Amino acid sequence: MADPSPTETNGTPGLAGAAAPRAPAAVRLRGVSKRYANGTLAVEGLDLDIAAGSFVSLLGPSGCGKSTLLRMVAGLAPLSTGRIEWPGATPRLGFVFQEPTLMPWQTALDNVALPLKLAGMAQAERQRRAREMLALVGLSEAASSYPRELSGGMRMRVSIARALVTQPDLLLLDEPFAALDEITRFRLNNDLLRLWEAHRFTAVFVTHSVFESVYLSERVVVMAGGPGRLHADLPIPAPPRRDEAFRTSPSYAGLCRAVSEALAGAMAA
Ligand SMILES: Nc1ncnc2c1ncn2[C@@H]1O[C@H](COP(=O)(O)OP(=O)(O)OP(=O)(O)O)[C@@H](O)[C@H]1O
Repeated sequence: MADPSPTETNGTPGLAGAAAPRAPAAVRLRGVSKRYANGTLAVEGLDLDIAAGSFVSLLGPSGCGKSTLLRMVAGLAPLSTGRIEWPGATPRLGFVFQEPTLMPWQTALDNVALPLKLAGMAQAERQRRAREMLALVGLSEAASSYPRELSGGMRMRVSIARALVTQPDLLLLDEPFAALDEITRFRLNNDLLRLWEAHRFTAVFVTHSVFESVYLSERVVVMAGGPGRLHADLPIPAPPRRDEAFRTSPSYAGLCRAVSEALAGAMAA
């Protein structure tokens, strides 16, 4: 059985760095805390390095601050204390929400092209790029369909294409597949992995699912709540190509067991 050699941090500042990745960090969080206006302390004193080009999952019980953390990295929520550093050039960010949040009155093509339109790109070029992205997510045929004409999985594909059309260096995904059936979810997991292999953006993926986190990631960061903090940092040694053979392998089962145990620890913490 593969041994992921988890680094239990138990929320102790400093120990989180023990599993720090060797590649240069795309983003570095230092002493990050978030207290909402109503007094809720959602995240406290969090240190985390995310290696450039890596695929990292944030896993933890409901309410432990995963979305808050992701929104702070995206600049959508201000920090209360601490800092977020970008050691390289400031990256282009892409964000995929749990809901596809498409414009209902626009076609799939126009939804994907929207960020380019907002950036002031000429129509012919933005449509060309949007078509290319739709092809990458397997939706060429649906370019002129409206969101209401698409299935939940197709809508999520459009949403991913829209996030990738600006060629982000850092893709933040907040439980993007939580509302989908398992077959669609597995398919989109594979689509996302193929896109990541092709483009090597840094991916930070928030999920509740141990199985999904192990399937997708090179590293699973387990958070505990009350207030949100790091609990464990687990490398996921897996074959370079993750596919159905990996999903049904004993090593996958072993890794899932180790991550489940860390999650149970986080819930008890
Ligand atoms: N805008 C807000 N105002 C006040 N409190 C908030 C706000 N957003 C989140 N919280 C609180 O902050 C804590 C962390 O919430 P957050 O959504 O980040 O957790 P989460 O781990 O992503 O949860 P889930 O997995 O259920 O989506 C929770 O206690 C939540 O109630």
